[in-house]
Amino acid sequence: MEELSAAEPDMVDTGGAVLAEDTVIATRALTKRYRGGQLAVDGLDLTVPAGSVFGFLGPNGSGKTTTIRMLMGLIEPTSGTARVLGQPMPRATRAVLPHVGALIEGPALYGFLSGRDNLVRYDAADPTADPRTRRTRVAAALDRVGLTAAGGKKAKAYSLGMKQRLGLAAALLQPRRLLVLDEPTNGLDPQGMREIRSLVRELASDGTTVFLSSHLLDEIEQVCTHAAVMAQGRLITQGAVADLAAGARGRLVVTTPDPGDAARVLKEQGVTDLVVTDTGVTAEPPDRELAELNAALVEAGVRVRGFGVERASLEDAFVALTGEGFDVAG
Ligand SMILES: Nc1ncnc2c1ncn2[C@@H]1O[C@H](COP(=O)(O)OP(=O)(O)OP(=O)(O)O)[C@@H](O)[C@H]1O
Repeated sequence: MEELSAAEPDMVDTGGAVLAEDTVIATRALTKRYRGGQLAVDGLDLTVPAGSVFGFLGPNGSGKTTTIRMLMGLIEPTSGTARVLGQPMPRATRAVLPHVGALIEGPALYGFLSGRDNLVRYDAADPTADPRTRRTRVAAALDRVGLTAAGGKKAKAYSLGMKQRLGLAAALLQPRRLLVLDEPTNGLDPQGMREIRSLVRELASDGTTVFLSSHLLDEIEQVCTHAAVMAQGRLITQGAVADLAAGARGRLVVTTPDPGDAARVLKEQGVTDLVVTDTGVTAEPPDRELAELNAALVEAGVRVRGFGVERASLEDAFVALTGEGFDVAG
């Protein structure tokens, strides 16, 4: 970390902006335009608090991987700045990366080597790793990701989930202040997803900041304390997951065996954004007494089995902010 100035004991100077010491990633107007002209990341201001499990959420192509590559010093931004662990990237890449465990685009593994020997190779490639304690480190990393029993198996015999866990073990050979995981559950079956998610929670519980990208809203809601939402290279919103969801209004949900009639009555009552489902109707909650609406439905002969406003989800927040559905295809 940089020297702290005496005047601002909790702050480091970020060149214009003042950055709290407990911010692990901070970008200012970070922008990447690829050579072909594609504007992949557009003026991104990202703030990742220390100790958070930070979800970087966006549909495919929204600029997540490009941002991560800039944060890791793998590519140069076109303009703007990125600081990781208080240091400018890519300038301080060599000083910063030893404190960062990264799993980007799947781990590179030797299929013919055992999981354990793959980790030995990773560890041996780290000039700061003491060879005398290598076996202990590798065993601890395998243990951490639940691969001790499978450690002697060839990596090519591993399931995709096991390969991801082995990649995480490689990222955990050294103590890290930050873990960066690009779509860590991509391609995994539900069981594999559950394993990786619970592992992420566990890793975060000892205070490591985890920055993970995902195109899955429910994943972010299940795992993350904070999130940033990207669309088409731009930041839509960021903050604590609970606050983001609270910022969006929930949905009016009417459960009824007469959804068509219910929709008609609600429309007559001025309710908007009606969606007819198998079990009833959902809509934008109107700014008026809900009991009156319920009464209007009952008076019209609609058999109302349930009536209320459901808590907003992160998905509602996304839809409210972008005016678009969240496309999870791909
Ligand atoms: N090397 C490259 N050269 C030119 N354009 C690129 C390059 N890499 C990505 N892009 C484009 O930049 C945009 C953002 O891509 P990026 O991979 O950062 O998005 P993403 O949110 O990570 O999506 P995905 O989950 O599909 O990787 C896309 O339109 C993509 O086609």
